[in-house]
Amino acid sequence: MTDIEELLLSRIRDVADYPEPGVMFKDITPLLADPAAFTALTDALAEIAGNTGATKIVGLEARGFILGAPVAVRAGIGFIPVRKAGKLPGATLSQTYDLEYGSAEIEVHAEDLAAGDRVLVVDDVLATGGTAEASIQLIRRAGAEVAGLAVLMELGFLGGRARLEPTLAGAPLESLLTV
Ligand SMILES: O=P(O)(O)OC[C@H]1O[C@H](OP(=O)(O)OP(=O)(O)O)[C@H](O)[C@@H]1O
Ligand SMILES: Nc1ncnc2[nH]cnc12
Repeated sequence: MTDIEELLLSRIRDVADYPEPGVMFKDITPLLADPAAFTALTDALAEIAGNTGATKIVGLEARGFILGAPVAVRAGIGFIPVRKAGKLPGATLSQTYDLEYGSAEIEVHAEDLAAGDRVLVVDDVLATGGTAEASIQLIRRAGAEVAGLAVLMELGFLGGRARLEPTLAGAPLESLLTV
């Protein structure tokens, strides 16, 4: 394990049985409170953005906003929020999906993405892959290209990577940590 991986892992707190019994919740708030760790994470994700040739970052509400926004600034490209349904005022595209603990619907402003955009999706945790899959579908429906998916942490035992393989269609899935 590299020094950066060790630093990041040491700042993620395991919370058993949250938000429901049987779930081991990965809490990133200690990492966000540590400027050295948050900076290292931002730099690592911005490097991925550069390597993929992304022209826009999509962040997934809510924790994907916290990570994706500084990455976009660091990479010098725009940030597009994908929000839970009912929060965006303009014309939206929407997509329903299931996650580890329930189901949800996400939306993006249709005008924020268009043909010619190369989009890197940024989030904190890849679990079942349902959220990421729905966001990729939204990006493609808006006419844009998916440059890849970058996450802080992948929960390998939930099979998100295998689920996303056909959806990603060759676009890279980069996770800084796998547990
Ligand atoms: O791979 P999946 O099974 O889809 O799960 C991963 C998603 O779940 C969490 O978000 P959550 O919906 O809990 O929202 P939050 O960021 O607002 O806490 C996490 O931040 C990812 O977006
Ligand atoms: N176990 C988990 N910890 C943090 N975020 C999650 N999103 C889905 N599953 C999660």
